[in-house]
This record gives sequence, C-alpha cells and structure tokens, in this order.
Amino acid sequence: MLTRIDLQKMKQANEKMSMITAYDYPGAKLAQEAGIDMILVGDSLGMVMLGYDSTVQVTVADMIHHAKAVKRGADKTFVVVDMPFMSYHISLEDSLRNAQNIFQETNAQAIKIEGASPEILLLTKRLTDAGIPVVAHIGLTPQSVNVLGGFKVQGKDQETGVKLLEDARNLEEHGAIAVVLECVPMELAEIVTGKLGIPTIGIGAGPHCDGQVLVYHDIIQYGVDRLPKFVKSYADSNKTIKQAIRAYREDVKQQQFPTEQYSFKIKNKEFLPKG
Ligand SMILES: Nc1nc(=O)c2c([nH]1)NC[C@@H]1CN(c3ccc(C(=O)N[C@@H](CCC(=O)O)C(=O)O)cc3)CN21
Ligand SMILES: CC(C)C(=O)C(=O)O
Ligand SMILES: [Mg+2]
Repeated sequence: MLTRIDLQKMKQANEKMSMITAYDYPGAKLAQEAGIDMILVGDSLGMVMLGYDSTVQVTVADMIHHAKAVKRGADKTFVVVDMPFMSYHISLEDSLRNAQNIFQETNAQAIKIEGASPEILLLTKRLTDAGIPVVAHIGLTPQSVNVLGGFKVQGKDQETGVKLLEDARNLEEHGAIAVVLECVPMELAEIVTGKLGIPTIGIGAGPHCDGQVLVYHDIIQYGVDRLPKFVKSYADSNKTIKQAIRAYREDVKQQQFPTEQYSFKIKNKEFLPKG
C-alpha cells in the first residue's frame, strides 16, 4: 500500500500517479488487479451509479456504503473518500464528526474535501492534527455547481489564476497531502504543480500534474453517453454489455438457452413426482 511519503517521493522522482474512481466491490477489485496507484470513492457516484444530475444529492450514508464495498475489493490500495455536499460546512464540530465516521467506518486512507475557504483551511488542519489525511480539491468543485453556474473550466483569467495558486499553497500549508485540480488550463496547473511540495492530481488539468484521476465509468464508457472533453475512453463497455445482454435475450426467445449443458439432471427418474 502506498503512503503519503510515497506520494511525496513519486512527485520528486516525477513518477506519475494513476488514480481512478471506484464505487463498488467489483470495480475496486479490477482497479487493484490492474495496478492502479490510488482509488477515489468520488461523490460522482451520485451521477454515474445513482443517476442524479449532480453530486449535490449524495449523503454521508451513501459514501460510507460505497466506500466499504470499495475497500473490500481493494484492501491493498490507497483509497480516498469524498466528503459529500454540506457534510463539512455546518460547523467545525459536525464536519469533524462526519469525517470521523467516514474514516473509521470505511477504513480508507484519506478523505477529500472541496474548496479553500478559511473554514476549509481550518478543517484541513484540524483533521490532519487528528490523524485524518486530507486531499484537497480546487478549480471546478462540482458540489458548488449551482453557485458556479455549470461544470465550467476555472482559473481562465489572471485574478482567478492567482487565487487558485494561493488556495493551493494555503491548503499545503494547512496539511493537505495532495491537491486535486479539476478543469483548469494546463499552463496554470503546470505552475501550481511546480510551486507546491505536495502532489497535484489533475482531471482536465493537463499533462504537467503529478498524477491523473478520471471517473471509472468514463474510462470504460459504462452507462455514460456523453464524455467531457478531458476524458480519454479506453473501452466501450456500453457496446460490449449491450451485445451480451441482447445475445442472452435472443437465446432465451429462440430457446437456445438453457441447453442440457446448463441444466441439472436427476439420476433416478423414480424419484420424480408422478402426475
Ligand atoms: N461521469 C462523470 N465524469 C466526471 O469527470 C465528473 C462527473 N461525472 N461528475 C462530477 C464531476 C463533474 N465533472 C464535469 C462534468 C462535465 C464537464 C464538462 O462538460 N465540461 C465541458 C467544458 C466546459 C467549459 O468549456 O467551460 C467540456 O466540454 O468538457 C466537466 C466536468 C467532472 N466530474
Ligand atoms: C472527479 C473527481 C476528482 C471527484 O471528485 C469525483 O469523482 O467525485
Ligand atoms: Mg467528487
């Protein structure tokens, strides 16, 4: 299992970190077997697993339910769990308690929170002090989609670019072990990556980040119809799975399945009920 020290060393050696989301036991198991460095139990599960149109409806209970399944499938992989919408904004005390529940119940290696406000910085420090490693997340922060006005690229002008770098530095200073940069111009991500001691993990943030993360269902095109520009697709599961289900359906209709090969037989027909 990787540790935060390994992440640091990988950054220094310019060895890129691969991260993928996962939300369930089989998904996590395959990711671990494929040798992925880190798994994120993202609140994107609300969209790709549960069919919501944003991550806003996801709850702490949802995150724990899915993260426990992930950890069972990937017991030897560094797992990060998203804290969901509003579970770390009501009060510092509530935020710490929610983080505690997520961390203790799931056996994850770190939690992830969006933003860099003074409250988030303080929470990052308090969690770190308490022994819960924090991954930060800035740029496009999907839990704020209704404030941002859509899933849009962030940090495109001078003011927001300077702010993004300042946010990243503050998060590092308050103890974050890594920072996710979502949907920012690649040139800006390169500068932030160069200025930070902790690794950056990009999604739609170009090639200069220390690591990359993508959503599982996007990479294998599983149940998603439209891919964001920054996603490279590596398999067409929609096609493969639909082909398999259609073939099964056809076999049933045509009485091609089940044949004897897929059936059980009785040795002594005497035992069969008369009738
Ligand atoms: N399936 C999935 N993949 C993701 O990467 C993802 C989720 N869901 N849900 C949570 C967030 C939301 N994310 C998104 C979703 C859409 C765009 C998008 O469509 N962006 C536009 C760019 C818009 C602009 O130019 O400002 C694009 O064309 O890629 C970006 C990030 C990333 N995360
Ligand atoms: C897109 C990644 C970074 C995320 O937060 C998620 O999958 O929820
Ligand atoms: Mg998320």
